[in-house]
Amino acid sequence: MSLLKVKEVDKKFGSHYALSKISLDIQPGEVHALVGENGAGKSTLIKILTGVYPLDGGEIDWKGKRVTITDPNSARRLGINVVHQDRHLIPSFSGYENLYLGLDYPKNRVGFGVDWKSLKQRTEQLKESLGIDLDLKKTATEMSPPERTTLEILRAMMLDCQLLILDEPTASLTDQESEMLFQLIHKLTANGTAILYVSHRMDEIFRLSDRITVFRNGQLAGTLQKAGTDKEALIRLMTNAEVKKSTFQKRFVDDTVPSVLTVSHAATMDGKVKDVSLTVRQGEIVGLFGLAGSGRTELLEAIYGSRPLKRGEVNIENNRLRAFTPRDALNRRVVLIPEDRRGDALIMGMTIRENMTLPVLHQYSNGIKVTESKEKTEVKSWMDFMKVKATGSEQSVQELSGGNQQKVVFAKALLSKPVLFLCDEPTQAVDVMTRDEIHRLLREQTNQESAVLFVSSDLQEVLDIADRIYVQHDGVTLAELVNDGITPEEILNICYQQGKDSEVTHG
Ligand SMILES: Nc1ncnc2c1ncn2[C@@H]1O[C@H](COP(=O)(O)OP(=O)(O)OP(=O)(O)O)[C@@H](O)[C@H]1O
Repeated sequence: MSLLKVKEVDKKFGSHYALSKISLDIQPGEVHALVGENGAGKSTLIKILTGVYPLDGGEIDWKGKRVTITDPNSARRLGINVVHQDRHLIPSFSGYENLYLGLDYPKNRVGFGVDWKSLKQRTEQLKESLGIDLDLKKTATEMSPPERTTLEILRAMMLDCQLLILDEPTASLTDQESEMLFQLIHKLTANGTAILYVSHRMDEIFRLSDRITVFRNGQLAGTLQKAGTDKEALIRLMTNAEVKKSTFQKRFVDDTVPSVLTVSHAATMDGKVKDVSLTVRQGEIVGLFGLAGSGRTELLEAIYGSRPLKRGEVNIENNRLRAFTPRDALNRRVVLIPEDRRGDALIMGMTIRENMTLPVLHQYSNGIKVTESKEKTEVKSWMDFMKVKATGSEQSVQELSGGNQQKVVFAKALLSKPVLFLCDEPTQAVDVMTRDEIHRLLREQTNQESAVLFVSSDLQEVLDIADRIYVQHDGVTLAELVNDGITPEEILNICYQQGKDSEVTHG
């Protein structure tokens, strides 16, 4: 018997069908992948299954019985839980405290107060049955990204979860960190838990799943056995179009080409960046790779002026920047595409147009008022160019799917005609087609004499698009490599030297 059957489900926002006549079934113990372009309706289905949205048509059966999932608690009571890419943990709470949040605490013998002993026992049993080795005394902040994901999964399993929905679970994990998660998924499915795995990462989908359901524009394009399909066929089904071969050209410039960015022996006040030196020249895409905790994001923030420097120098187009702020960075046409776009790059209550033109509003103003027609035309052309799926430029960004929000962040950056793009995981949560498009756009930017410094936890992505790569570990530059035939293993070996040799080596 199927664990879950979704039958002809509809969901409407206004007159727009986010889901139309969607049907799928999930079996106990299977990994069922859900894929589709940005805006295809994946998150909407997750929200229906977890009781966030009511459905507008269709039915849901759970273990053969019709159910109505009215709110998140009723989903949890059935045994349906979700782990989202933006983690829902309280940073200063210990693993135990986070684990027990929202649980029905067992009462102690006196009848009031919590029976901590039995709670701990239950935790230990669960950890043992899933082979999880995690120190729950550490706070969420002290845990590494995969440890935090593990903690969330453990929390879901405390509630006797039978369908675990993982929404882009590896989005900010490196390949090695993702391995830990994959092992855990195997243990869960071996114990009979079903996984609905939502991801844009094709390699993972093919590695983990038994079956794959494809959504296209809110409709079911098909459910396939993994064994009978391949990546190209899947993308064809997602887009209804032929797959275009990526034609990405590397560019190797010499040191006579003017530098756009030079960082010398930079260290931040908070010690996250300890000693970083690097150069990015006109026309280059430079990759920055390091394992979690290597200070990649922090370095980009220091260059952008949002994280104070204690030592060292940052030069943009040969101008030394002292005590600068993000406003100074913007004036020098340096843009940052931050990792946390919801928190840092977009104002959720504003429209797409307002978000995109906010930093450059003066361009559309004659000093007295904003020329709306010029503003709207330009916004529309960027939205078309980036293929933002929305009802129009006046739609609020909070109503867009995650990947479409990322496209708005990109368009916003491009509008300010940057000389230096600082990109922190810019393709996180975007579909494979948009990912190629973003790579192409970055290359195009460098043709206009700008430069790109690119951080991604996906090492293959760094190798695909960077002309040169810096490897960073624990806030220190370990190596500078020309990306001409280097292998992932070589880069990982450098990372695992763990700073034993902090000399900069030239490859
Ligand atoms: N609250 C809302 N109000 C209006 N429209 C919405 C709302 N939530 C989602 N939508 C629309 O429903 C459609 C499906 O969005 P959904 O977030 O489910 O896509 P997705 O497949 O998860 O995309 P992504 O891969 O980018 O996360 C999109 O067109 C989106 O704009």
